[in-house]
Formats: sequence, structure tokens, C-alpha cells
Amino acid sequence: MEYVSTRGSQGASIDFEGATLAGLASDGGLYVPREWPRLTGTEIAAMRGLPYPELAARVMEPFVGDSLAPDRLRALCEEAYGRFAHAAVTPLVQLDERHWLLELFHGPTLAFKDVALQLLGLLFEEFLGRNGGKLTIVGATSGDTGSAAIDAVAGREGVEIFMLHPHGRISDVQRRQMTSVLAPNVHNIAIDGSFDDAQAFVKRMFGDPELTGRFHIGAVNSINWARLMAQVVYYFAAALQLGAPDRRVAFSVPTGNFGDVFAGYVAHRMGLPIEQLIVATNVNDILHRALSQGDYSAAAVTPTAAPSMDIQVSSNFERLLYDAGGRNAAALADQMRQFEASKATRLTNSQRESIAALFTSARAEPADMTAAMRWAREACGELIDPHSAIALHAARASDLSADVPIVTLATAHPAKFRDAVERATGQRPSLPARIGDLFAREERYAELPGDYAAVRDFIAARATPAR
Ligand SMILES: Cc1ncc(COP(=O)(O)O)c(C=O)c1O
Ligand SMILES: N[C@@H](CCOP(=O)(O)O)C(=O)O
Repeated sequence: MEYVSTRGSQGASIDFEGATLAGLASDGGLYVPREWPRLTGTEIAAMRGLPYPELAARVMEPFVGDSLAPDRLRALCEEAYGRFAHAAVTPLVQLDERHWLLELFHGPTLAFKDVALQLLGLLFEEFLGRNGGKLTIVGATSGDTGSAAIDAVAGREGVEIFMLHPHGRISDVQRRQMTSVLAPNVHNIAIDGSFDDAQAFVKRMFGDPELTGRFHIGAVNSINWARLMAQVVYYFAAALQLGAPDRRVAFSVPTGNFGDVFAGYVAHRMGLPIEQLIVATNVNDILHRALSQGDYSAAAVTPTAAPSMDIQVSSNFERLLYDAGGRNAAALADQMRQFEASKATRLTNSQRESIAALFTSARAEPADMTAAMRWAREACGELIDPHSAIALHAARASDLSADVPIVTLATAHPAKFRDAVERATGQRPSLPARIGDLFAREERYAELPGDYAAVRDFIAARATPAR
């Protein structure tokens, strides 16, 4: 499989191993497969009932291509998903006649990020083992990617990680899950700013010769294609259980950086019969405005009880705009330059039409989120986290025909957001045993101003040169 950059006017391509280790393309674009692999209905039907690691290997094989032998990919999937606390890895729970919850939080750090990052940690080790050298990972987190990435690479040979989070804007559990990992290859940085600021710094580092000249910079955010690839699998897992490919299924996805829902789009492009993808946002609703009105313009970020979705500049939307615009890299590069300069652009009519064929969107107010948490608790006996509640609200507000099952992606364990869950439901979720002592652990992190040079210099002074 060949990968091209969304902004790559020369059409140069690299393979899966290259895309995984590069993270972001040098022209600032994101890597996408040159074409979407297609599965037939018979091939999809043959995946019914497979154990999750086997399903994962089958779905990902076309994307991995020659970079890994099929048996090796299977072995890595076994290892990655063997660390999950549920035998089904991503179990599907029925809420009522038409609503289902896809629980994506049974991994080591209790959020959906583990599904991809447990595998990505192993892929880094595999590929670096072939080539030697050191990978310096730079990442930005609004709370969940950070701990999942740190768990996946802490103590691993050949990799070090610098993770930026917005100071004071993530939950205490989220922060401690990162800052209490004291392995020498882990560096946490709290910056004075928003997640968007942190993500902009990270993207800038990939084009900064002060760093790229000395270090091999890598990515764990969903700008890295391998992250999305691994997330495609659970759309297949859920839809197959509900009758795919003979029955169409809809998904409601709590959305921030557009990675999770883009993985659903990839599943659809591969041939999984998805009726609709519902993009659910909180009041930081740039994606809702873009999808409903064509207005992709960033406003100031409002802190909410769903902090992981307090995002305005949504990395993976670029991948969708690229595909929806007919894969015209030069036009997309202009559109993204305009957005980067003015924080605003409009979708073209053809982008809007193409996107509307599969996607819809909804914005949840704080009261909607609370009501959804209460309904899940009182009507279905399920405690859900604020992010999942936003998507459940959108699912329940959907006007889809009643015979289409709607799967809400439950992206985080309620214990990560205990205060918000308790405020909404009166019940305080307890920390799972594996992090039961979290509040007794020592924390370590640096505090830096929201200044690119300060962050870059901090990293340059501590990172290990590529060779
Ligand atoms: C718990 C949770 N839900 C939803 C999201 C949004 O997912 P995405 O950024 O892939 O749109 C995030 C952050 O990414 C998250 O941490
Ligand atoms: N919500 C995320 C933000 C980063 O998203 P990513 O999927 O691009 O890594 C977080 O929890 O950090």
C-alpha cells in the first residue's frame, strides 16, 4: 500500500512503515492511502465471529501491505489486545431496542486511544528494530491520547516521548495517569494555553530544522495514519455483531480531532454498509458548523466537562476535505493555508454535497450531556462519561428510520471524569483496580509558557539525537 500526503502536489508516496515513522508529511499534509482497499460483502460476512485480534489483522492487512508479514501483524495484534481487560476487547452493550454502546475503554488507560496506541507502540518497536536509531515522539493531548501513548512507549528501547497538555484543563485522573509515569523516556509538559495551541506547536515541530536536523521526530496523535487504521477495526466489530453486511448500521461519535469518526468513514469506504455517521460535538462546535453550514471557522475554546473534546482545530478534518474535494492536493493545500492564516475557510459545494451523503452532526449543550448521562443511568443502568453522553444525546436526537440500529461510541471510562459523572447522576464511579492507587503516586511534569520557542528549546535540550 502506498501513502500520499493530502497536500502533496508532486504525488510522491511512501509505504506503511514510512508513514508510521514519519507521522506528518514534510509539506504539512497528512498521509492517506493512495486508494481505499475494498472488501466484498462475502469477505465481510466471513469476518463474523472472529476473535478481535484476528479481525484486526484482517481489516488492517491491506493498509499494512508489505511492511509486515501477515503472521507478524497477527502476532502484534494478539499482543496489543491481550492487554485489554475485556475478552471482547470492545464489547457492545444494548441500551434499548435501537441504541447500543460500543465500550472502547477497556484498555490500560481507560479510553479508546488504547485501541490504536497499544498497537502503535509495538509497530514503533518493530520498525525501529529494523532500522536502528532513536525516535523522538512529540504529542499534544487534551487528556486521553497522552496517557495512552505514554503507557504504550514507557520504557521501550529507541523511543522517547514529549507530551504537551493544556495546564489545568484536563481532569485530575487524566493528568495523573500521565504525570505519574516516571520512566526516563517520558517527559510531560504542561503548557499555558489550550489543546489547540499544543497541537499547533507539535505540527510546527515537524517542519522546524532546529529539531528535524538532529532528531527523528515522530507522532502519536491521530495525524499518524496508523492510529486511524487501528480504529477502523471496531466499526467492523460492532457492525458485524448487528448483522452487517446484510444490515446497515449508524454510528454516533463524540468528536474533537475527527480521528475516531474518520476511521468510521474509512470503514465505509472499505465497503462496510454504514447508514450514517453522526458527528457529535460539545459547545466547541466548529465541526457541527462546518457540516451543517459549510462554515469551518475556529472560535476561542470554551472549557467544558468533556475536556478531551475542547478542540477547535480538528486535524483529521483535512483528510475528509481532501477526499470530498476529489483528492485535489493543490486545492486542499490552498484551503488549509487559508484556514491556518485566518482560522476560517468555507467548504466548497462539492465538498459539502459529498460529505452530506454519509455524515450528519449535532451540538450538545451542557444540559443535554447531563440528561444523557442520567438517562443511561436511570433507564439502562449504565454509568457513562461526559464524552460518550454527548454522542448518546446526538444518537437519541437522530431522525434516522427506527429500524436502523445506532451505535454510540463510549470513548472513555466514567471514572476518568468522576466529578462530572457524580454531578449528573449522583453516583461517583470508582477507579478500576489497575489505577486504584493513582492519587498516591508521585507526579513529575514541567510547566512552560505558551510559547513555541520555549517548548522547542526544552525538547531540544533533552532529546536524544537520531543516531
Ligand atoms: C474521551 C474522548 N472522546 C472523544 C474524543 C474525540 O475523538 P477525536 O479526537 O478522534 O474526534 C476524545 C479525544 O480525542 C476523547 O479523549
Ligand atoms: N482528545 C484527544 C486530543 C488528541 O487527539 P488525537 O486523537 O489526535 O491524538 C486527547 O485526549 O488527547
